[in-house]
Amino acid sequence: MRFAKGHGTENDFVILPDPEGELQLTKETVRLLCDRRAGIGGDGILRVVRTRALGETLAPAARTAERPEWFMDYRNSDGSVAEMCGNGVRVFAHYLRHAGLVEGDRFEVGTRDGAKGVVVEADGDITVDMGRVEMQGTSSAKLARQAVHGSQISVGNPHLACEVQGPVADVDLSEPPELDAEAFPEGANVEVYTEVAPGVLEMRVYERGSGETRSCGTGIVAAAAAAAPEGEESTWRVRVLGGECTVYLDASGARLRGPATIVAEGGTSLL
Ligand SMILES: N[C@@H](CCC[C@H](N)C(=O)O)C(=O)O
Repeated sequence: MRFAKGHGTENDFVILPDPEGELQLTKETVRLLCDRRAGIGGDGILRVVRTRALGETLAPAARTAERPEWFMDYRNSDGSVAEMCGNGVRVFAHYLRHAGLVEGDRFEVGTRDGAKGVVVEADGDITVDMGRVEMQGTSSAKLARQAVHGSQISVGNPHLACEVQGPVADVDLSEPPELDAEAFPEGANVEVYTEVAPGVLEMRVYERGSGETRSCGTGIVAAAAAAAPEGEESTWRVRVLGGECTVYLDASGARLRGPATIVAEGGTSLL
């Protein structure tokens, strides 16, 4: 089975080209592929499948009238399914062009959270129209050594974005956050951020289904939305362990701009 490996600000993915939807991807297989010692290694999997090959197995939200040709079937490294992955869409879009599966620098990618428009910028960065960001009030969580409070936000997938005092490097993210199960029945990704200059955030993230990662695109959008004054257009640079992305917020939602890289291609006997 052929695969590629890519990352967006070091949020890394195993990419599996499966145009006709023939692959039976079990939780165990996903875990093995993402294992950094016994497998290829990654924070998640991006299965590249033709939308028409998925038929009615798609979540209703992904069954848009105008279906994009390609669907990003995203899985976390623990084998769970997530609605959206912001860095994943950029890497997926880059892969489609790299593999000659799309032409042009504007197209759409299907996700469980619906179709996402992408633009390939002149410098190779990719901008994703992330759509609506839903502010859902506030909630709290317990990290290994501290209680945090923040904004409950949906970017297609669930987030708790918490502003912290002091450097984010000091926050202990070694254990899964304890969340309010009523607020987050499906779990959540937890971001800690601090504004280090006007319009500039530093952020770390503990991802649902993957643990601490070096970047999370939907988390970057959630942190920017939490930091932004409500109802105003704003632009945010968000620094994460693996690099930096830019978020543009306006009344229609959020756009996320950042890099995407393919680092390897090969064959695996794990499938
Ligand atoms: N890394 C992703 C988010 C992946 C899904 C997330 N772990 C979840 O379960 O919701 C991103 O770049 O957005």
